[in-house]
Amino acid sequence: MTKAVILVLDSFGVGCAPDAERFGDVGANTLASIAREFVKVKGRQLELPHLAGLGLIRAARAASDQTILVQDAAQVAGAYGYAAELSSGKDTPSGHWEIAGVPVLFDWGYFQQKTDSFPQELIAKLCAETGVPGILGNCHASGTEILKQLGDEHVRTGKPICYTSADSVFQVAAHEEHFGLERLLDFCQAARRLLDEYNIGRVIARPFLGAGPDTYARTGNRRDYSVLPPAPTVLDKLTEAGGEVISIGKIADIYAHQGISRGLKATGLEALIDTTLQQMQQAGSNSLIFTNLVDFDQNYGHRRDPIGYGEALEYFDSRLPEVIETLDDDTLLLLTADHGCDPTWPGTEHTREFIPVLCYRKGMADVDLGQRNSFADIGQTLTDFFSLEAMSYGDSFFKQLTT
Ligand SMILES: O=P(O)(O)O[C@H]1O[C@H](CO)[C@@H](O)[C@H]1O
Ligand SMILES: [Mn+2]
Ligand SMILES: [Mn+2]
Repeated sequence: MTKAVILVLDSFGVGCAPDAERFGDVGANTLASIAREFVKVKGRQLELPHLAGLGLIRAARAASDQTILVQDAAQVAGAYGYAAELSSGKDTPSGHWEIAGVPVLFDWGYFQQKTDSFPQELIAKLCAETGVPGILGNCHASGTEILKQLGDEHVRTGKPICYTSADSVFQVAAHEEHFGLERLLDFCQAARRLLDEYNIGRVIARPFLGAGPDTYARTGNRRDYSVLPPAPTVLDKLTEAGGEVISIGKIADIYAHQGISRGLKATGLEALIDTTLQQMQQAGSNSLIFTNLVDFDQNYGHRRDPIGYGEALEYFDSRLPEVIETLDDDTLLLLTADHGCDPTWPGTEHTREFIPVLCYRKGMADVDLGQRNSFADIGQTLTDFFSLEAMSYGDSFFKQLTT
């Protein structure tokens, strides 16, 4: 049974990358910062015994000089390392595509102005095409804060809330009942078509519910409209070779549904892990189960909530034995991330960091994979694992898993 499972802990960085200066992120370290805040606020250390057992703490200590206040495991079983990013941006699609062997070496378009962020011409075309009476926002914003500021006006006027960030994104928040979910998705698809010429990576629909600023909350009906990856990814290669790629969470959206055989949605860490376990039991040979755990990033990293992030990590760690027990003898488990999002860093953006690369197969001894120069090493390793044609980027560490 040749099966692989990838769990992307969205935004779980382990120390600033060699090129962090370019992003103003020197000193960022998602894991170390969470662990430090945990001791400060809760008076005890962050406990991640099962992740440590796969080599997380060893990888993180090698990736950064910062102290990581988490107990290491006495013994490690698995291959562990950390990887730098080749892609020009620190966004989610770049990170995911690079994991799948396709780094983004060109520059995305960005809306750099903090206010009046979108060109008038674009707004005019979007309003004309969709029939909305105008837009609100038109600025850089945190997606939860802007609901408090503009949610009421949106409900009153029917104007969608459009905002962006340091990422190549155009985000649209609208009330599921007052504006309508389908209408929001149609609006985002119109925006997607118009934004291709601006080279914007993603349009994100951010539906919300609630009766006022204190109760407005985003729902699980988020949708991401991504451009196509710039080249075929390892997902395309696997499906073309007759294999199956099962997406759980936002993976399918991130790859613009390219190379995906089946897509399953679930909301929240618990449901995403439950769905992953079910699929691990059902999937046949030559399949890849690929899950994105978005809560780390969306609910804690961007919200600058280190305690919430740490508690979510502890919850994930407590479910890890189930994941390991569900592995067949030949199944390869990979745990990694797509960028950092240090919840103690100024602002609300991602941080340019090394990602952890943890790889486990039943019966494995400990293997130090060291520093990897690209996330694409994961994709290249998968081409070896599934006997596919090699990708153009990445050094496979497959041999180190089998010795
Ligand atoms: O503040 P929210 O809406 O969560 O937005 C965040 O989510 C986007 C996608 O990761 C990022 O570009 C960042 O702006
Ligand atoms: Mn991400
Ligand atoms: Mn994010």
